[in-house]
Amino acid sequence: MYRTTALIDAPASVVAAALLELAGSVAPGDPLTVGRVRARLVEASARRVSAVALSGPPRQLAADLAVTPAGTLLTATVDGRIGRRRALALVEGLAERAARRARELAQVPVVVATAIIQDEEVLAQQRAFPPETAGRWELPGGRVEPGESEVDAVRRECREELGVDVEPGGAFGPDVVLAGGKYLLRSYRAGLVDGEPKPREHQAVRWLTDGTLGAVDWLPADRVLLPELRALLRR
Ligand SMILES: Nc1nc2c([nH]c(=O)n2[C@H]2C[C@H](O)[C@@H](COP(=O)(O)OP(=O)(O)OP(=O)(O)O)O2)c(=O)[nH]1
Repeated sequence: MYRTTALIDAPASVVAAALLELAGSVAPGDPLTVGRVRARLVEASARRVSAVALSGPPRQLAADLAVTPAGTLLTATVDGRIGRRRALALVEGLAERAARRARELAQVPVVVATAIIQDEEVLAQQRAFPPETAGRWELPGGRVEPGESEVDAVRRECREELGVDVEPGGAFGPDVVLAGGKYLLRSYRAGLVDGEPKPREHQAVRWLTDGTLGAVDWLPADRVLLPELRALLRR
């Protein structure tokens, strides 16, 4: 196994977003290419982003993320049959590019997404506009306004979009780069405190279980979050 480390002054969820963008903004299970090698993304969380080669000898490329007081410690590893020089170039290139992009992304405005969870179900809503995304599903949320905290944006958007009061919990999953780096999607857990969710700006809302989570046509960024959402529902 070959490894390298980098200490990055950005949150782990942002470093994960940078790694996912380098992988081609794909979701777990999707194909990608590393150099000229066809691979598949295995894990996309705020703790680990990893891929396995689909052809040739078994190889795995992973970036583990640890939160330290000085920033996020990224440990990039490549495992399996690969020459030393190529392996080191791969892990060092990955760490360096991820560090550079994460520092840029740490400055980008945030769109919050809210996983309202109740009775092992999560609430999804179907977009009504614009035409390019109408009909596709997302989590409630929206842009954080200047001077507003992210959890306040979660509360405000849930009130505006669904007419409900929620109590935000912690952030979960990787952040996801939107619109080529104009925004960063950051996801929060939340509990329903008051009200019955009704779509005010959307076509429909629907409670999804572990079993039906994959049954709706999610926006591409939200597909990245599905394994982490599934893990929340199983807790
Ligand atoms: N709210 C939300 N937006 C998402 C998700 N996934 C995803 O790609 N997006 C994109 C769609 C939009 O391009 C952008 C934010 O959209 P929005 O329409 O909810 O934001 P907003 O309320 O601040 O927008 P606006 O009404 O002020 O125009 O983020 C998601 O799960 N929730």
